[in-house]
Amino acid sequence: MKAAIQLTGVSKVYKDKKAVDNLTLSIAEGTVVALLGPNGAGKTTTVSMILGLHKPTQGTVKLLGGDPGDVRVRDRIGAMLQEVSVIDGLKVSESINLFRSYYEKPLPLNYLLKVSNLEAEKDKMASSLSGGQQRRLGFALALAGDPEVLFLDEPTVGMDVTSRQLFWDTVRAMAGKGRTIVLTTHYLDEADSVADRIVVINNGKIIADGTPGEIKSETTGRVVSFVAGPTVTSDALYRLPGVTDVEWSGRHVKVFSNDSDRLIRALVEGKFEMRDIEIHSGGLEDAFQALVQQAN
Ligand SMILES: Nc1ncnc2c1ncn2[C@@H]1O[C@H](COP(=O)(O)OP(=O)(O)OP(=O)(O)O)[C@@H](O)[C@H]1O
Repeated sequence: MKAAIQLTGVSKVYKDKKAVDNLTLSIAEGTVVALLGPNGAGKTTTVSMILGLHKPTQGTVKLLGGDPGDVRVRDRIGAMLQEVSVIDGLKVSESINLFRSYYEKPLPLNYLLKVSNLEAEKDKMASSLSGGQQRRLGFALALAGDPEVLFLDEPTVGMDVTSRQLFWDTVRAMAGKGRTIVLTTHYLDEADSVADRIVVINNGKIIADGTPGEIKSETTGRVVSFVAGPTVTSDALYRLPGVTDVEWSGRHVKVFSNDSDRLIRALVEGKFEMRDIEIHSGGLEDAFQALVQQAN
């Protein structure tokens, strides 16, 4: 399959901080890829370099076979970035029409208003929209040119439930038309339900890459949680087999381990005071935690 995006040995250094570290990544046309990673992992920097907004310190980036800065390439992409800058003095529909005018074959205004759930706001000044509404406007603007490749950086932050559902339905419809979609998100359940492929980034490097199913199965059964009695301490838990992390919420504790079978035996044999024991079988959230813990 043809690559819509190809990064080869890409690094980005800001002063003394290596935000992206020798990243090689190929994204096939027509796939929906979610970039996941903790704050500061390098997701936004990676997306900025693919879009040609930042130059890599090292390595090469190809977007639709060309240079991301090339106008002919830019005409075929759409991006919804974290900060949506609305144009002062324009109404919502005027803003969308302005963007539509940049492209040869724009999507219809009514369709863009509908999928961004902005029909009722179309005559309002763009600058008067709420934060969530401005993000939806950003989505409409990103879609205006009916892009072949769509970038969505933390797209649903601040969106209400209805807008969020409509948003993902539209993204799925775009994917159904064979468009390539790259998104970053902190909502792992969203990545799980919409992405064909998940790439986990930590400290500027890829630490996992696969389908949501593969990512989850790699780490299945890694979290044992229970309500701990007063004698249970983090130190004691960390001494148990394969434990990589211990997270407390009141007396409820989540123990991350890469060998949950031995962990459970050790908890029982060690007579740890526990009740409401649960073994989580590989939710993406837990898989993600375990992966990041292992990598650090
Ligand atoms: N313009 C900049 N100047 C200096 N350092 C920067 C700059 N932009 C990003 N960084 C640093 O590079 C690292 C990666 O940042 P980046 O924004 O790419 O992470 P992220 O994965 O998108 O994080 P988040 O989930 O918080 O959005 C961070 O340590 C950040 O502080």
